[in-house]
Amino acid sequence: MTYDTIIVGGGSSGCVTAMRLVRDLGQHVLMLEAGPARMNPIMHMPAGYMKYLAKDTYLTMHRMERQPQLDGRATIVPQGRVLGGGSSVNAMVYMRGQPADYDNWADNYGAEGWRYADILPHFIAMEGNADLDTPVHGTAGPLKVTRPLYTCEMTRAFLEALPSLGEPLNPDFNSGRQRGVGLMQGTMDRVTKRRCSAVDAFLPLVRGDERLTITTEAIVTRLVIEGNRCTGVDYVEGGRTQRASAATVILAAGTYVTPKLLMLSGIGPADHLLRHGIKPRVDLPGVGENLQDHCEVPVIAASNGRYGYFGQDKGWNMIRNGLDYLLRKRGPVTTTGVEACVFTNPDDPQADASLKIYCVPTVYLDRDITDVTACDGVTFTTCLLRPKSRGTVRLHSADPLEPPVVDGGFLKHPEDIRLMIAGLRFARSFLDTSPIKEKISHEMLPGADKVSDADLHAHCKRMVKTNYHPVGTARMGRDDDPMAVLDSQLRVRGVEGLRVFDCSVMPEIVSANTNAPVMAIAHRAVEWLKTG
Ligand SMILES: Cc1cc2nc3c(=O)[nH]c(=O)nc-3n(C[C@H](O)[C@H](O)[C@H](O)COP(=O)(O)OP(=O)(O)OC[C@H]3O[C@@H](n4cnc5c(N)ncnc54)[C@H](O)[C@@H]3O)c2cc1C
Repeated sequence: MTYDTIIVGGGSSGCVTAMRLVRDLGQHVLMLEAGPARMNPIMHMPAGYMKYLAKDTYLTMHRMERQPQLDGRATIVPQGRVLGGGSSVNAMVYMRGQPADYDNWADNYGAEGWRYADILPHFIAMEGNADLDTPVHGTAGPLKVTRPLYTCEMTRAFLEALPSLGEPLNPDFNSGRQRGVGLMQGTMDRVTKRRCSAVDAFLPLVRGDERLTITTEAIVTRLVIEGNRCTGVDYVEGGRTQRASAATVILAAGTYVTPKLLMLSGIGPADHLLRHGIKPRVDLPGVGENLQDHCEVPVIAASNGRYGYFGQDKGWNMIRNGLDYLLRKRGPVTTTGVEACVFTNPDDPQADASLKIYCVPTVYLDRDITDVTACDGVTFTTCLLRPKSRGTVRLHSADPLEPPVVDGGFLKHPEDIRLMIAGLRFARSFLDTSPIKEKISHEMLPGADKVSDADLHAHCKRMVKTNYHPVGTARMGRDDDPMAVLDSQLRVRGVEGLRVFDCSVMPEIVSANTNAPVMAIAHRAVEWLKTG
């Protein structure tokens, strides 16, 4: 069968795109997703994803190159691999970013149609906010958003402490002004107390519609290109290679896989393709370049009592909390465990934020850090909002089933190191501020004796990790920009009938967690398919 559109990847951007194409444009759509359709019921519980962050059940762990600037360390690189993609496995933070993020795309990359004023209506149209009913919020949309359904004592201490350090309370980080401290909104259903992934939000709107075919556990291996037109894809399902055809193919496989599929299909830097024996069809040097991510580094302290979530998922605590959730829909299982943050700028108290510091009320580290003993405590993790470092995604080989090679590039740029160290110093000052101070037993990391720039830089190299927001590897840009892979309407240059709608389209990373922005991008980009 020939479809109007094939969507490669059923993640955050894929699900919203599928819904819009079928419901609003009346198209016949095939969405191919590598992961399974169903998740363990625990993943629908707000706290459930934490259990699965340490496993590979619903994650693809990509391959990171050893990073010379991190003394050879290779940090971990996860991506959601299940229907809903990142939106099914993530921490559910609902954040849009700063208006300047989007205006920058238009002003500095010629991305017409991507100003904040252009994308704001799409955030609003998707949003079903249970708490905030202001002109910049939607209350009737399918994507359920709510403030945290539970807060622990450490979170409340954080909210009380930060104003005395000059950070005002901000009741709505999505109002257009991020500065200050506050609770983060989340993509959760306030009534059912369940995760609201892109699957939960958008697919019910087209449930039972015969025009939408979703095939899961189907791995797309390459694009079919005839002349200068993309006419379909090859994919492997149940060990068999199959071909599907369509007038348009939309790549929504995420920042690591979308450039891989382009390169496997002969679209990318010609010299790199030739090295892997792939005949270049379109020499697009920007494919796989410009990788950006919000990297983060923690300050960790042990507490003198139980104010957070350490041990709440074990033994009797787990049984009590589980029953509280199942029987009364309340308690710690209704939280993601990350309830509050501060957006700050250590260089200018009046300027837009350059850092986000999360309050994680437990000892929180990536799975590659194994020499720190978890205990009751708190992690203040400092995250660069607009890193200057760049990385790449490259082919490991011409075998489509091999993962790509990711060079994350974290902290390559000296300015990123300077800003991260300034953020660590600010985060450390929280430990001396009431009422956090009274709850702290001692600083664990970097350690109270680690005070010089050199000490803190060494700590960064050992601890820096992803905040899980990779973007930029097939970015849009103006016609005369040789590194632009896409035009402003997200069409791949030099190939007819091929578009990209996922996080890889962003020219620069937004100052926000990327789930809501990428869904708004896809929601907005469908508009251009109306006109062809
Ligand atoms: C652990 C984690 C926590 C996060 N926390 C947050 C958060 O709290 N808030 C927030 O806003 N953002 C968060 N993010 C980031 C956010 O979820 C992602 O930016 C977003 O989901 C990316 O959407 P996407 O459509 O670009 O790609 P994805 O959602 O990754 O979708 C791509 C899909 O394509 C599929 N796929 C890949 N290769 C193929 C192939 N060859 N063939 C077919 N299908 C394929 C994948 O399985 C996946 O389902 C988190 C991400 C992770 C991984």
